[in-house]
Amino acid sequence: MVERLAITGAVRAYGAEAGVLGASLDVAAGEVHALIGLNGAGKTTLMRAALGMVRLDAGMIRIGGAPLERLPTAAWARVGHLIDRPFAYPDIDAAGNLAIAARLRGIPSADTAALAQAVLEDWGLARYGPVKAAKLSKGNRQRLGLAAALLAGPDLAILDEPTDGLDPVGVIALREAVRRLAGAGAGVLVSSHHLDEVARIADRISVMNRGRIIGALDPGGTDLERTFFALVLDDDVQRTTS
Ligand SMILES: Nc1ncnc2c1ncn2[C@@H]1O[C@H](COP(=O)(O)OP(=O)(O)OP(=O)(O)O)[C@@H](O)[C@H]1O
Repeated sequence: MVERLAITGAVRAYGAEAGVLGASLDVAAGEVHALIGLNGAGKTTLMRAALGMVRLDAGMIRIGGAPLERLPTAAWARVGHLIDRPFAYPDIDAAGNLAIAARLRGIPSADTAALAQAVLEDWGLARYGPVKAAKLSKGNRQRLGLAAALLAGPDLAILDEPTDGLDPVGVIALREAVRRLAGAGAGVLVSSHHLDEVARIADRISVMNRGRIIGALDPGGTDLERTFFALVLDDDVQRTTS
């Protein structure tokens, strides 16, 4: 297995009950690993930690086999992410934002305009190329953020609730982009509240509850919702009685 991301014993506590309280997971090359959990379970915090956006109290994170704190700049350029809300420079148009993202990925400046145009078309944003990011609708801003995150085929993509705000066409575009990326050998860690969608795109599904990974769901399994709630309830009961 070629490892794209490994999180071991991660702790980032916000008080006794909140944050990440001891979580381990990995993402292999070519794999889509989904993280599901109730609001406040710790998914975003874990993803932020994996990207070095929050410092761990304990535990270890490796990207492409290298500890996060020693990851070379060139390796960071091969990591795409969308966390919380899509990042875009509000006063720069959609095409310009993608050109900047391409430069950050190390694409030569002579090639960025053509790449930005192609990516706009892939995401159904062609007519919004000259529109400032601040003027885009919520869903189109999400498309732009995803286009920037996945542009130029990163080795690892970390996507926090990527379907947020997307219409059904956008959801399909995302599904195809994620599967294409994994097919090309990337690892993808994705959080979601949509079990049906997760079952469509994920190779593995981990369930997070109250800061910990408490189990897994089989993406091909029946009645994922029932299994999910059973896992969460069982964990809640165990923690209350222990
Ligand atoms: N900077 C912070 N300071 C204090 N508490 C925080 C901070 N960041 C997160 N938390 C708390 O940690 C817990 C986990 O939050 P997190 O955003 O990781 O959950 P989540 O699983 O992504 O939730 P959601 O599905 O609602 O996005 C929550 O109780 C949240 O209030």
